Amino acid sequence: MITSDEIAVVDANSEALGVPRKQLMESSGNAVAREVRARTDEGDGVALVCGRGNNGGDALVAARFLRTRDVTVHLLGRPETITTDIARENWDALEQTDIDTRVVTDSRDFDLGSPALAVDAMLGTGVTGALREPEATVARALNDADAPVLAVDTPSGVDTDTGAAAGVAVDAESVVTFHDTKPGLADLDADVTVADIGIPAAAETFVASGDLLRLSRLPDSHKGDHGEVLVVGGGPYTGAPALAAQAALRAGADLVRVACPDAIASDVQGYAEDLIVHGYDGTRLAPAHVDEILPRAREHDTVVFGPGLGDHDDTLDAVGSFLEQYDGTAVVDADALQVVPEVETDATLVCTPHQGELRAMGGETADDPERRAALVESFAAEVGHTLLVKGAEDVISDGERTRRNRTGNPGMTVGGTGDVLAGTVGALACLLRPRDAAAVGAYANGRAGDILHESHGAGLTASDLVETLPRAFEGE
Ligand SMILES: NC(=O)C1=CN([C@@H]2O[C@H](COP(=O)(O)OP(=O)(O)OC[C@H]3O[C@@H](n4cnc5c(N)ncnc54)[C@H](O)[C@@H]3O)[C@@H](O)[C@H]2O)[C@@H](O)CC1
Ligand SMILES: [K+]
Repeated sequence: MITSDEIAVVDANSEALGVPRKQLMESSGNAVAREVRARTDEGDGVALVCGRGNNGGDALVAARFLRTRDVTVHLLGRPETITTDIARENWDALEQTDIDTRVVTDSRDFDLGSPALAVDAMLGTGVTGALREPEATVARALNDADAPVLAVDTPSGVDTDTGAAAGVAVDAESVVTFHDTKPGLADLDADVTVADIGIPAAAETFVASGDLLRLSRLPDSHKGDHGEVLVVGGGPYTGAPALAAQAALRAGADLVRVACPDAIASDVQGYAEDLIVHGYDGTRLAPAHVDEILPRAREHDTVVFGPGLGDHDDTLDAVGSFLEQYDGTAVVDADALQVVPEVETDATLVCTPHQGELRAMGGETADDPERRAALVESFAAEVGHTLLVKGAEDVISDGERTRRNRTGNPGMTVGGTGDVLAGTVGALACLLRPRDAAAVGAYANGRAGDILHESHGAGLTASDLVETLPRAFEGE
């Protein structure tokens, strides 16, 4: 099961791995042709009704694999209005063949003829809103025709995420969809075939530049939509909360506040004037502070809990008491992590342990990457929270989906990088669901480290990482 947002990520990661979209389209088209041959006999008439996007492109490819059928291609719109280069290139290739192609600019010109099979390749995952013209009229013509309809990826007009149609939709007898079934196809009374199109498993397993699309595909947000983060940290250490806070700002949060002991408040403020620091009395977090911190936490989208808190018994009691009462989203890092498995909480947590902290939480690790991923997935399911287990290869899992991140390098074992990661994930968790915030955070953090490795070698510092984060979000 894959949603249209995930498809965009997987497509882009496939491209980044060296299997470009045009190659995927060739595989899709080949799969369409295979399903057409299975439903027709030699010499049968087949009408390929093509839209101007990649859905149409799939059928433009299929036409080249149907030499034993009597193929007619109907392009809905002038060739120069084809919206993607790979579809356009396939149209141009088709024009060099002897395949019968027709350009339909006005729906009244559309004549399906009497094919043995009609292929609906007007619209796929790119549909927005109710079908416009000429697609709407052609959809009705397909529905009225005697010929059975095979839909490419989804019946045109049907939203692959919901199965709903904003207006008229093609009523296809069968659907050939690609790579994985789609949520919206389950309830259609069509028979659905899932065709493998050669997307490498790595495109889903490994977090890569395609995952950055998760940020750019968010509904366009204006100021104040990028989230407000509260960092609850500091005590024995002062740099950690400041690093986490600055990372959250660099990762796109609009406002970041720090709640820390009075004793270090001016130090933390000293790290960066654009942090808003609230001191509570004393030198470390204690249960008495929880009633003061809870309301402040609830005013923020995400809390980053843990950087530099230390592991004094009072502090760990305070962490437990906070988590028992907090029901928002929190990134939990460092010493606070050990409390998580013991506490009943309604909070949505992203835990960011390194391997040692994972073991201290009760999890297991392994050297073999596949085994390690499986162990993290089962532990995430057991604790009921998203885990980002840091390592040479990070493992991210919410107990359902598990990803691995390969960015980063040994230069990043320098102190403070964990605080930077926690702050980064905190900012992203304002916008993305926990497992995606953790995946994109791990990717961007490691990519910042890789960018710095080129310039600084092993001499990078956590502060360099914070400064480099914006570049890491720009992708390859
Ligand atoms: N990873 C995958 O799933 C792959 C997907 N491929 C194909 O790519 C398709 C998605 O292609 P695109 O993103 O180009 O989108 P589509 O081809 O689904 O539709 C985009 C076109 O339809 C037009 N359009 C959108 N809404 C409309 C409406 N309501 N009425 C009339 N026209 C409308 C747009 O202006 C654009 O021209 C998939 O459905 C699939 O068939 C394959 O090519 C290869 C890989
Ligand atoms: K379609």
